[in-house]
Amino acid sequence: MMARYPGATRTGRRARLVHSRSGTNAKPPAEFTKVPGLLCCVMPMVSPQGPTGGVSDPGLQKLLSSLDQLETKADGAKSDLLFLKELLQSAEFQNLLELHDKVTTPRGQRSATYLRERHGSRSGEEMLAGMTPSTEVEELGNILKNVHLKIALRDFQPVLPEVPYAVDEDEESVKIVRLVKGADEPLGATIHMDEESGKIKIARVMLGGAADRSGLIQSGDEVHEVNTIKVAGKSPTEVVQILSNSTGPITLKLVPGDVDSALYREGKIRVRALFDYNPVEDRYIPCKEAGLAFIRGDILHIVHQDDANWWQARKEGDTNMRAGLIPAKQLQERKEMLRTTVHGEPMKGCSKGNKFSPKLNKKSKKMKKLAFHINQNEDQNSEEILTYEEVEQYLPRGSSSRTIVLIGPSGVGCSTLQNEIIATDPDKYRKPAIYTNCPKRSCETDGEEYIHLNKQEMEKSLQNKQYYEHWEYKGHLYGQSVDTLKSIIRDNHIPVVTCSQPQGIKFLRSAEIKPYFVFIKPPTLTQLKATRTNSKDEDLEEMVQMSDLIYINYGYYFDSTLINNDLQTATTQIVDLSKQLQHDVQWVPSTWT
Ligand SMILES: Nc1ncnc2c1ncn2[C@@H]1O[C@H](COP(=O)(O)OP(=O)(O)OP(=O)(O)O)[C@@H](O)[C@H]1O
Repeated sequence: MMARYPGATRTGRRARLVHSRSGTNAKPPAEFTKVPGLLCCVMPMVSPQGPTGGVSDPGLQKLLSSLDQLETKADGAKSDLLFLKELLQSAEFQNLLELHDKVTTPRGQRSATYLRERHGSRSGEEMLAGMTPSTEVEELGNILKNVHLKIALRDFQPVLPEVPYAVDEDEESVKIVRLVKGADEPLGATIHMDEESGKIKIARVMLGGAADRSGLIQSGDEVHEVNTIKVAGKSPTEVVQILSNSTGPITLKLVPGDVDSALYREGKIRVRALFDYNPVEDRYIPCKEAGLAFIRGDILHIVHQDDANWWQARKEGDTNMRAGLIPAKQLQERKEMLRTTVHGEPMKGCSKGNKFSPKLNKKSKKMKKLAFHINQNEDQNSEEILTYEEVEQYLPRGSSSRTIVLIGPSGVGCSTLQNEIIATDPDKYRKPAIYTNCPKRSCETDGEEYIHLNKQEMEKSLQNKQYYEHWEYKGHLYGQSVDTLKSIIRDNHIPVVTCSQPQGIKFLRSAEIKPYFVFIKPPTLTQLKATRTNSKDEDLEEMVQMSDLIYINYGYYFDSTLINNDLQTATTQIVDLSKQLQHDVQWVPSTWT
């Protein structure tokens, strides 16, 4: 009996005894606290009454009677007997006894009848019978008659069935996990056969999926049974079949693996996808249903990266919290190399050259630029395999803004749009001056449209790779420098530039310049013919083809795409975009932040 009284050290007992005595003499009244719309009641402690102190438990009554008989015989231990009696009669002890009985009584036997038996002698009316009548006591009586309090004495429904397993006493720690998941929701875990032991194990748990939400399944756990069907000797495909044939809750019998659960803490990395991915078409993925499809430019939240081949990711902003499998960077690179070397297929999402236009139009100044580059500047990173780029959020502060870079096929209207944008607010938007060794004309102010250098200086600056793009026209050299952009930014203006060469893109992609690439796309051929009346049809056709090629090869760099059909509309769209960029949160390469 004493063991039931928690913390019953000798000192503790004395302290409680004193408290109990004062409680016996002074009955505290019922206390009420009124909260608008809610009445809370703090019940008074019911004091022991009569020879057995109002004790209802028959066993306890018997024990107390025995103590009474002992009292006459135990001369020297009367105080101890008194202590014991008061302890057994105390309300705290009886509450504890009642609690103990509730916990130890099998659930099925704890019926309404049982509860009535236990509480019958302490109905609301009887509990109030010994109290001095008052408005508070009357109000308490009404509360005790309340239907909600009566319901609280019943068993709640539905009663869950017992776990349908008899677990052997000597079986090493086994966990029985019952998963309740949505009808079309996958398990959220993949399985594999351990090569050494031949056992079926949980290969990975998809973050946010049904298995993960249970908090009970970990990678490395050994699967023994699925819905009472033993899986020993079965292949992973057969186990998957059992799982997909199961309707309703899934019960798994697992032997825990020794994996540190800390491994499953959600990662924070965000990446921009630089290629399209469809798990249905991927023959390497361990489970197509677990895959996450995405397209180039999507921002992915990498939640788990421990598997060298398969990462778990969610699409940023997606309301579905379940992670999906995507190929890890190294795996994607290996797959691409295999595809191109073994199967001889062209490399996907890979920069292959430096040309925004394959043909030379001798009349065009821009084409002259390209002629220079085709012959002399090969793209150094033409074999880079594009997978993912780590990104972070960037919130513009003060007057800082992104540099607007217009890219498109020759003749689409990048230079025209550049001038139109600047004309909307020349104090805000600026065009960088061009370095050249072309002699200065009388109408020109040095540093405004051109910065004039002599031939040696121009050649030296070219050798020093000072320009993000450069060209030759009528025997003179021209170069567009990053320094001129930086000075525009320092003066709190927004640079608006055109970029006609692929290597220029990489040059510009830096934390200082923070380029925002707008791809200028031509409208349909019919619209082009209607609006560009001075151009030949074959040039317009070539422009459309070139636009598609640029997008295929460099589209992963573009932040926006805009069709230049009506000049005024296109100008307004870019100006609006630029305004948004001055205050909106944006995803930028993590190296910029
Ligand atoms: N929306 C438009 N509607 C009609 N004509 C346009 C439009 N945009 C540009 N143009 C015209 O198309 C021609 C080519 O424009 P622009 O020089 O700006 O092209 P670009 O992209 O800079 O090409 P390049 O690099 O070869 O100079 C110009 O005559 C220009 O007036």
